[in-house]
Amino acid sequence: MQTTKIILLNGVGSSGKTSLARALQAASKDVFLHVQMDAFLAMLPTRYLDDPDGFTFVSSTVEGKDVVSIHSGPVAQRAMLGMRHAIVALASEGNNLIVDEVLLGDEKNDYARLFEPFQLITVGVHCPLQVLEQRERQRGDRLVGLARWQYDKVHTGMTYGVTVNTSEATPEECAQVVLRALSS
Ligand SMILES: Nc1ncnc2c1ncn2[C@@H]1O[C@H](COP(=O)(O)OP(=O)(O)OP(=O)(O)O)[C@@H](O)[C@H]1O
Repeated sequence: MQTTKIILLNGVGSSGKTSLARALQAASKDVFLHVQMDAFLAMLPTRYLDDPDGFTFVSSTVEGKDVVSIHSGPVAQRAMLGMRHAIVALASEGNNLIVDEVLLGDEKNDYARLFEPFQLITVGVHCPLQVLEQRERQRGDRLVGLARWQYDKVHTGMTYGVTVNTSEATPEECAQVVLRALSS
C-alpha cells in the first residue's frame, strides 16, 4: 500500500464538508489538497447544468416539503467518471487528498476500488435534516430541497472509519476527530 493519504468526506449538501476540509488543511501538519466536486462541475459548459445530457434538477413537493432531485445524463456521467480517475492520478503522484463528495449510488463501489492502493479513511459527515434545510435557506445559493432528496441515499451502504456531526461540533472540533482517527 502507498503512504499517500486520502480523506474521503461523504455527506449531504450543506452538511459541512467544505468547512471541515478547510479546517483539516489548517490543522494537519501534512499537506492535503482539497478536491471538490464543485470544481469539476464548474468545468462543464453552464448550459449542461440544466440539460438532460448533463445535469437536471427537478423540483417537487412531497408531503408539503420541497424536494429537489438530481439526474445525470451521459455528459455529466462521463465528467464524473473522469473526475474519479483524475483524483487517482493526483494521489498516484503522492498528493495527500481531502475528497469532498456527495455519494449517491454506484460511485461508492467505484471509489472503494480506485482508492484501494492508498491509505484511505472514509468520513461520514452527518447533520440532522432540519439543520440542513435551515442552512440551505440561509446560504441562498443552494436549492432548498436538495438535502431532503439526498438524505436517505448518501450514507446507505457506507462503512465509515469515523463519523462527525456538524450540528454538534465546529469544523475545527470535527477536524481533530478525523485527524485522531487517521493517526490511530
Ligand atoms: N460544524 C459546523 N457548525 C456550524 N455550521 C456549519 C458547520 N459546518 C458547516 N457549517 C455551515 O453550513 C453551511 C454549509 O457548509 P459547507 O459549505 O461546509 O457545506 P458542504 O457540505 O460543503 O456543502 P455543499 O455540498 O452544498 O457544497 C455553511 O453556511 C457553513 O458555515
